[in-house]
Parts: sequence; structure tokens; C-alpha cells
Amino acid sequence: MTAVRLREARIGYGDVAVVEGVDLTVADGEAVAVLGSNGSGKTTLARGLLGLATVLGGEVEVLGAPVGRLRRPPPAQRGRIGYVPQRHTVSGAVPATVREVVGVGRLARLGPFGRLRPADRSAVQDAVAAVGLADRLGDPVASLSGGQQRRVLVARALAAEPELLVMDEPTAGVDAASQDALAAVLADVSATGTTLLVVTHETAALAGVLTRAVVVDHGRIAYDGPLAGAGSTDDGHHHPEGTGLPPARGYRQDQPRVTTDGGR
Ligand SMILES: Nc1ncnc2c1ncn2[C@@H]1O[C@H](COP(=O)(O)OP(=O)(O)OP(=O)(O)O)[C@@H](O)[C@H]1O
Repeated sequence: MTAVRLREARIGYGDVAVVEGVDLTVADGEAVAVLGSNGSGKTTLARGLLGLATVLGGEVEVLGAPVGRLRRPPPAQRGRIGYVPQRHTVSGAVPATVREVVGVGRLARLGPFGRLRPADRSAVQDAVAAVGLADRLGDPVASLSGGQQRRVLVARALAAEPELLVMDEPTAGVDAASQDALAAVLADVSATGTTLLVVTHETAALAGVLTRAVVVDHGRIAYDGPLAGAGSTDDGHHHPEGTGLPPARGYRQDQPRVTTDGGR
């Protein structure tokens, strides 16, 4: 099956298109990075797949079902799509523990009247452990740091064991060690056949997981191909063709050279 299929898609807010003329097909099991500068339309594209931005024209199909002007995915898709939104923390005045917030991700899979069974509870625990927060299960989410809350949102999406996982900057504000841990989790998730679509500015952390890149520029797709050719320079090690930079070497070129003139 095809996980995502866009044909001449126009997506925006109200009747203003932010993204247009987008053709994109993502096969089941692919792991795709969505790249581009601030304001280029990456988030709008991702939100369009979830029915959170308006499809103004063309075709948008997710997991075989068309996304229309409905504000929510149809019931058949509930729980099949995991989403980590761009906002950086878990908001809301209601005090909730890590277990409860992640449990909501699992409930989405069961539907509105489902109850968590033991298998669901262990899926919640596994998801929380996967993001390195096993020791915080019973803590109020509000007591966690911003980066930890970000990881709770990742766990919430993982708990649903979705077929398609859309993540909007999952590594933003997350420290290097946790980024590496997240990359390992996503590698596992990808290995089970889950399709990944990850909006990111930091391809370095996820370079081993994401293989294809789609670069959005002014609401249109400017590049679609191997991640290595997408012109990312933000990892400091990897300078693929098209960037005008030399290939990565085993040392940092911006470091001062050792001189023999007494340091002057
Ligand atoms: N809720 C909204 N209502 C109206 N216009 C919006 C809304 N959200 C975004 N836009 C418009 O869409 C443009 C693209 O925003 P979008 O969030 O898709 O970009 P992005 O590529 O994800 O940027 P960033 O890297 O900064 O997250 C924005 O410049 C803004 O004008």
C-alpha cells in the first residue's frame, strides 16, 4: 500500500494556500525527512496529512483514504497515524502524569470507548522506556523539563504503534544523548515496517534512520531524493554534493591550526 499520496496538492489555512503543486508519494515503510527553511511550509504539509490544515485542492490520500476538508481523520484511520506536533511541550492546565499522557496515545488506537488492557499498559510502559523516561512514569508531566516533555509526546505517538508516524521536529530542544536514543527507537520502529515522515532541521541525529529527503521551499517541493543529496550541512561532518563544501574529513576544519611561531 501507499502510505502517503499527494497529487497537485494545495494545503493551507482559510482559503490561503501555503503549500501548492505538491506531488509526493511515500511507500509503506519508507523513512522520509521533510526539510526546508523556516516558513517554507513543512509543518503545513505535515498537518495537511492529518486533516489539521485544509486541503484546498488536488488530492491528499493517507493510508489509502482521502483527506478532505474534515477536521479529523476518518475513524478508519484513528490510531493508525501517530503525530508528534511541533509545539515543544505538553500544554494544558489539567495535571496529568507521564503514564496518563502516553496512555492517551494508546486510547486513540482503541477508539473512543476502549479501555486499556494489560497489553496496552505494557505498550505504554515500553514507549515511555523507549524515550528514556521509565523512572518518571508516575510524575506529573508539568514537572518535567521542556526536552523531557517533548520526549513524552514522542512516547505518546509510539504507544499507538501507528502505521504512519508523522513527527514535527521531534529532536528540537532534546539533548544529544536523547537524540541518539530517539534515533535508535525510530530505527526499531522503522524496522517493524512503520512509515516515518519527520520534519526536521537536524538531519545528523536521524541520518541513520531517514533515507529519503523532501525539501520544501516556498510551499513547493524543491528536492526529492536520497537524504545524502539534500544539501544538509548542519551536522558538521557530512557535506554532500550540492553544498559547495568539501566532503567530511576526520578533523574539524574550523579549528585553528597548530603553528610553530609561538602562537602569534
Ligand atoms: N495556523 C496558521 N494560519 C495561517 N497561516 C499559517 C498558519 N500556520 C502557518 N501559516 C503560514 O504558513 C507559512 C508556513 O508555515 P509552516 O509552519 O508550514 O512552515 P515551516 O516550514 O514548518 O516553518 P518552521 O521551520 O519555522 O517550523 C507561515 O509563514 C505562515 O504564513
